[in-house]
Amino acid sequence: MITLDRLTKRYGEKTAVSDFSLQIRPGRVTGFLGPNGAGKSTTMRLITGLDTPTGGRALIDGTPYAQLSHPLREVGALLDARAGHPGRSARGHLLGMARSNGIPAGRVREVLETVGLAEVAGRRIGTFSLGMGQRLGIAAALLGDPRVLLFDEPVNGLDPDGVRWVRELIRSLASEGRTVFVSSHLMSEMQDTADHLVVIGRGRILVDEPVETVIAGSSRNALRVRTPEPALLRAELRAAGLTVEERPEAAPDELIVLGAGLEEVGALAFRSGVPLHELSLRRASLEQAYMELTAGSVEYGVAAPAPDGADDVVRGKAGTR
Ligand SMILES: Nc1ncnc2c1ncn2[C@@H]1O[C@H](COP(=O)(O)OP(=O)(O)OP(=O)(O)O)[C@@H](O)[C@H]1O
Repeated sequence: MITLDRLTKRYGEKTAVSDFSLQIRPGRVTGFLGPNGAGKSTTMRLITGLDTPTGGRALIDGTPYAQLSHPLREVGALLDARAGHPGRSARGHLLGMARSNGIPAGRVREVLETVGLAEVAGRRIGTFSLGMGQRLGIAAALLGDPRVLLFDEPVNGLDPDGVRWVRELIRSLASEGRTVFVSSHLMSEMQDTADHLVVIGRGRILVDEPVETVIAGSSRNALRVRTPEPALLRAELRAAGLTVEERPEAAPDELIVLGAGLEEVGALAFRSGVPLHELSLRRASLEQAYMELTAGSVEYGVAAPAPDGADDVVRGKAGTR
């Protein structure tokens, strides 16, 4: 478990992390999301003792990183894939780390095999591609068989096979009961990988909830209804106070209803004597939910349309939050 207790980091006037209190629990993948400059890397550096907090503390299973006697056996972290000396071999790099933490040398071969680098173990790190460097960083994180793992943008530079491999690895580490904390800007990847999400913006925690709850809170969750009597049903839905979205691309027999449950619309159609040809849920994507959550927190951005029509609805109006 990772515990953040009023964790704060200021760089001069800039507050990168403001009073973070949360627990990142074992046995699940916790995704860490936020716009550029939100404070994700700073938080991970504070957890792994690479930076000192201005206030508060970060604890690994109750102990600050700096007080761990063999840190690599307690916490594995992929923070910067280019961390190794370019003149060293992959094997040499990992052997050095193993020695300094009392990890048997045989473990180096094991992790190189796990990440698919066994055949290039003798090659200099400086010749590695971005994806190979990423795999080496993951090998380093796994080296001490730690209970707590942090991955900052782990799929950066990986091909689709590599992305899938990382997703499966991360999920299996969590299913073994480890604490797994992962940052990424790839929303679809997070939706497939994470169980729980922490979303931050401008150094503040915006959300600390299960992925399902975050998606359920999006105003983009909608119902698709098809009926031979669209005008009659539209009038009945509006009379009941529900929002029926006007979409130019909608089929003539199709209605999109926001902020209502399947049962509610089904019952209303039944009472009104309107036949239905379809009544289905159109779930929002994590990307849509995320865009709504962080709309006011983007620091380094340009005005851009939100994905898939997320800008054609009054934000939050029909949401459940
Ligand atoms: N060493 C530093 N000195 C001064 N300011 C810093 C330092 N490190 C980070 N910051 C500032 O703190 C804020 C948070 O940065 P951080 O790198 O943690 O964000 P991030 O969420 O990881 O961003 P990204 O998604 O772009 O990686 C930014 O405004 C950044 O400029």
